[in-house]
Amino acid sequence: MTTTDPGAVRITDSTLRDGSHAMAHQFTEGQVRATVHALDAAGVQVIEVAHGDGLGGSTFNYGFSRTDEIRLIEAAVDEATRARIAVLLLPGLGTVEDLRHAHGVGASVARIATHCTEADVSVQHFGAARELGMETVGFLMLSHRASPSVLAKQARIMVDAGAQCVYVVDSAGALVLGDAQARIAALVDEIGAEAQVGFHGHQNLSLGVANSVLAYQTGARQIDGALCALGAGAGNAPTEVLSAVFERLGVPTGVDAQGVAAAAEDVVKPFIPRLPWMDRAAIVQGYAGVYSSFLLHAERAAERYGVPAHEILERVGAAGYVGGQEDMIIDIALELAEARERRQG
Ligand SMILES: CC[C@H](O)CC(=O)C(=O)O
Ligand SMILES: [Mn+2]
Repeated sequence: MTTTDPGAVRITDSTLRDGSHAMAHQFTEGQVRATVHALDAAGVQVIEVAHGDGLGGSTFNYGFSRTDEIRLIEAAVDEATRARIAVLLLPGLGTVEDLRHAHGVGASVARIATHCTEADVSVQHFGAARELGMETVGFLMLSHRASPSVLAKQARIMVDAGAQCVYVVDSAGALVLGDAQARIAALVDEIGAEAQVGFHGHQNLSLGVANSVLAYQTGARQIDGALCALGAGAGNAPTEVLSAVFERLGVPTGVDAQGVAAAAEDVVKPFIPRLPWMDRAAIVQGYAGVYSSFLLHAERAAERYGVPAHEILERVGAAGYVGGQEDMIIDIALELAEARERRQG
């Protein structure tokens, strides 16, 4: 694949970042090295590595990392021969200093993520990333919560600040086919002359791959996946499935689909404690538009207070919580537990 091919799609693999949610942020250096080695050998061009909530995410609220993310990024850079290592940063959680630190150990793609209506908080981070000479990608999270035209205006803010690609991020796996397509179309229309458009799908309603294909057909040229779907909620669009599907469609990706399938089966599957799946709680996330990364938080609260995780997530959806409000999941679980006690007298 040549990068100048206008029909080519670039797959970014997020196993080692979005997958961090599903692993409760417990990645080891060995797992990171083995995964990067396999993805790099298969020709995946960009591999994202960080705490699930991005640089600086290792905290009480989001969950502590087993291994310092800078060490993991450094290991990934060391292991990659061709692939570029990307990091995610949520302004307010991660700082420009964190970005400099990641760049210092070799990360070369900065993905700056904001809530879908708050792109303005990313402006200085794009500026800093460009000054560092990093490739820049904007992430509009919970994209189902903004109309296509609102989302396009937010993408414009990111591009004006220095983003070279802006993603429609279906954080809740809530976009159903045409919903994803309309948002991609609006972004292509608004920023397509200056920047690329990307799509990041989750599997809560089992549409991550279908939405990714539609996104490509509507003009997106960067698509995210994760090996074995390892990601928050029911996981991400599986990189191995995306690779196979794009190959069947004759869309150049530059990756060896068999190599990616082997990376999933032989490297990642053996270390995953629990494969992401569309269970009741995850389906509720897609249906009610709940941040996928809330799944494990809701499950822990469910276990602790004896209330069903899917009921907690329904309430979270109704309340419209966004990333950063993880601690409020506990309040909801407590309310449900108290209501149950009142009912039982
Ligand atoms: C907390 C960051 C989040 O996991 C980013 C992402 O992958 C998404 O919103 O889907
Ligand atoms: Mn995600």
